[in-house]
Amino acid sequence: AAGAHDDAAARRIMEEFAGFPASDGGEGPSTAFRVDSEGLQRQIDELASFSDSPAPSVTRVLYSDKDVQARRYIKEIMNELGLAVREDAVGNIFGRWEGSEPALGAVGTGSHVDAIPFSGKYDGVVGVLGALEAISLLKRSGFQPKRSLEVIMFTSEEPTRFGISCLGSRLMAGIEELAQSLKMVVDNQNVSFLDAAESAGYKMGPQDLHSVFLKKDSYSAFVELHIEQGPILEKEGIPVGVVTAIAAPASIAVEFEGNGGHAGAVLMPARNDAGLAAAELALAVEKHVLDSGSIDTVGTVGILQLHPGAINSIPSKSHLEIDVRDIDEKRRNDVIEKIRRSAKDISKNRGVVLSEFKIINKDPPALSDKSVVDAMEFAAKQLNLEYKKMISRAYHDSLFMARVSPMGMVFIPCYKGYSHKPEEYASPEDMANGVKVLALAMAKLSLE
Ligand SMILES: NC(=O)N[C@@H](O)C(=O)O
Ligand SMILES: [Mn+2]
Ligand SMILES: [Mn+2]
Repeated sequence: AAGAHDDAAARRIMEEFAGFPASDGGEGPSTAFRVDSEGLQRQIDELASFSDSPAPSVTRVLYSDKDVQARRYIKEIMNELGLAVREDAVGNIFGRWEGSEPALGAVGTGSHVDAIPFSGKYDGVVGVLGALEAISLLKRSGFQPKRSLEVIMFTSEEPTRFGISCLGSRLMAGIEELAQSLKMVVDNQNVSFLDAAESAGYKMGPQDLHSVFLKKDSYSAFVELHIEQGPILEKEGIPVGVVTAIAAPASIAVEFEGNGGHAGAVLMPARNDAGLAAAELALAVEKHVLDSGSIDTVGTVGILQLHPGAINSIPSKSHLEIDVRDIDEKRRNDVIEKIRRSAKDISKNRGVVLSEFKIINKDPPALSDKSVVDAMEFAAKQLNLEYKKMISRAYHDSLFMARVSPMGMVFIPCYKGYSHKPEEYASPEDMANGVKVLALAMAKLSLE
């Protein structure tokens, strides 16, 4: 069976790392480096039960009751593992395994547990619960870290509630602009960020947002484990992805306004329909993305709302939110400018007002660091696991951790590449491989 010899290999590495034979309580040589897949799956299923939508879908929005329950659940596991647990002002949660040289930059890992509406139970969660299992695995195998190891549960990787993605990791990366905008931002129920945070137990004043900024060199390396969210690894039958770059995401909010009016009484020539303006722009997004000449450019209109939203009333206002990404930042920005021009042309041609064209975020791509890529490749080789170097088209908290630490990501296959939908799935075996690669890579980085 595949597992046996790679566990023995990993065991040898661990002994080398730990400098003494890994204790396994006498149950035979290889168990010391075996992932508790049943336990991990149980935790994933339990966490999925903290959801505002019915199983198998998961909905867990920032600072909701379900989010608070999930946070409590993660902290319990961190405490059970004997980690030193702390939270920052916005609720990024840290579980620390103190190394023999605590003053050195730590090796970080982690991901998120918030989930967009009607999504799956693996996105982000594998990178948090899998990371905790990796720590447990290292502890079970007798490893002693030199650099401390830290598991981070980032606040709000998903942009669902306040339209801001990677909110916690952006602040940790010291993005001043965000610290300012969070003082004003409200959700679609008009609840402010600070009030929402307080309702979840994170009472803070506007000045506290800066306390989330990481101190320089807090981390010597950051490695995030995540499902691929694409079909490549499964299709090619490769168990591990070594991420070399993360594509550059951008999001735009657009509003058109027209006169609206009665759907029956107002004749077509007399209309300036904000809904049709939105529809035309959505198609223009697709055209500009397709015209970029590269398969790497993607564009999505994931939110399109009409006001008043009545069948027999001409839309007087339309609101779109556009997600544009590419691994080539310039090419992405060119597409954004074309979309802006189309919005202006459409508003002129249709006699509607372009009341908003706001770039919410326009982030540069991130490159993985050689030291972290080397550690991931080392780990996969020790475990005799085939791996593929690849880019991430989804963004992750790693995109921002790359600004404050050498970064890398480990991908595992997921069913048909599904994600952001209930059919999202990763097998226990694939998760176990990911956990082992993460554990070995972190062990190696901790001793460097
Ligand atoms: N990983 C992931 O799903 N991140 C998302 O928020 C995204 O839209 O890429
Ligand atoms: Mn996601
Ligand atoms: Mn994710």
